[in-house]
Amino acid sequence: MTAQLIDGKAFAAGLRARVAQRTAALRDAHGVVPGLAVVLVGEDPASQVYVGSKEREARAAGFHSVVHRLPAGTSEEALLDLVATLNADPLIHGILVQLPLPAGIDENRVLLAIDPDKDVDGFHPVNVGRLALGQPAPVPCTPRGCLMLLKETLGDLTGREALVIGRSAIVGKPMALLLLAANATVTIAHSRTRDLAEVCRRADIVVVAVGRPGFVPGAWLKPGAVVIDVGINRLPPAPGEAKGRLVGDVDFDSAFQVAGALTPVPGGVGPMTIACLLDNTLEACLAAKGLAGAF
Ligand SMILES: NC(=O)C1=CN([C@@H]2O[C@H](COP(=O)(O)OP(=O)(O)OC[C@H]3O[C@@H](n4cnc5c(N)ncnc54)[C@H](OP(=O)(O)O)[C@@H]3O)[C@@H](O)[C@H]2O)C=CC1
Ligand SMILES: Nc1nc(=O)c2c([nH]1)NC[C@@H]1CN(c3ccc(C(=O)N[C@@H](CCC(=O)O)C(=O)O)cc3)C=[N+]21
Repeated sequence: MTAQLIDGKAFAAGLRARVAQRTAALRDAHGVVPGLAVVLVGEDPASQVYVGSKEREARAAGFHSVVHRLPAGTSEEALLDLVATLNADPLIHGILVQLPLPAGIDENRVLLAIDPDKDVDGFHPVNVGRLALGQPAPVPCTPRGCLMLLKETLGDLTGREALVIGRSAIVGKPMALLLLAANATVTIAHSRTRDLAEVCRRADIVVVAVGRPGFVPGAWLKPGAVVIDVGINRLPPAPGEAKGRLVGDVDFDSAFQVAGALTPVPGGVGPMTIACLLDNTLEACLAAKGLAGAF
């Protein structure tokens, strides 16, 4: 038996279609259009790709979408000024500052400057705190997308042994909090974890966010485990290729033989991240207009 493929691309398309429908209903009833501003500092080629697809999909959902591309040498003050302008802009309901920022810009200071009500990434410390306390908050897009795929695949997660590999503020930590809130029994592994293969063997659910191509082999997995591969790694181009292939943090071929279900890369978590960003932006817009729950 090989693994079921978890089709994040199809699930994300459905989520985007629902956002587009709700957006059209909101516009028709109230003349309100959700506005998303994405800020990209520097020319990181991978970030350019994500920003391009965010803008395209926001427009396709019927949003007002603006991208601010700033040169790599932009000062922290100039970036903070732009954030302040976006905070004050009544047509903008969601602000996303693409990470990582160039060296020399204090990421924490920038995240702290974003109005928590417009923080559609869920990275502002106030929203991180709300998530940790179990209070309503915008949930970081990537872990939120992973949780949706897990619930779609497994239904109720109560009592399941879940392992999150990686403890970053944008993926690993919020992922663990969401799994905990869903009543899973959660382990967080990182670069200092001893005998990761042994820890992995116990898990019914494995979410991998490490940033190393093919890091988790099938041999580490419990047979039947549900595996969510967050990694986005570009391999060096093979001879004759213009650019290298995208691969995840899971060794797909060996994991496919052992796992019960598995997300592919591309076409797994990545599209869910963008769909959740649109949903978070629509929710932020509804909340700003006092219409939460109405659409
Ligand atoms: N699909 C999507 O939408 C998204 C994909 N990504 C991708 O997900 C991956 C992870 O991203 P991100 O969380 O930002 O990465 P970070 O580099 O911030 O974090 C990586 C984590 O992996 C851990 N780690 C590194 N080496 C090992 C090891 N040998 N054994 C166990 N743990 C290890 C680190 O541990 P320690 O803390 O001890 O250093 C750290 O906690 C990347 O490939 C990124 O491109 C990211 C965001 C969105
Ligand atoms: N403030 C901030 N918020 C983020 O959410 C954020 C960020 N910074 N910095 C970078 C990471 C990475 N990220 C991805 C989004 C979509 C895909 C995606 O759509 N991937 C496609 C393939 C895309 C391709 O072909 O290159 C897929 O996996 O199928 C991937 C990665 C969001 N991030």
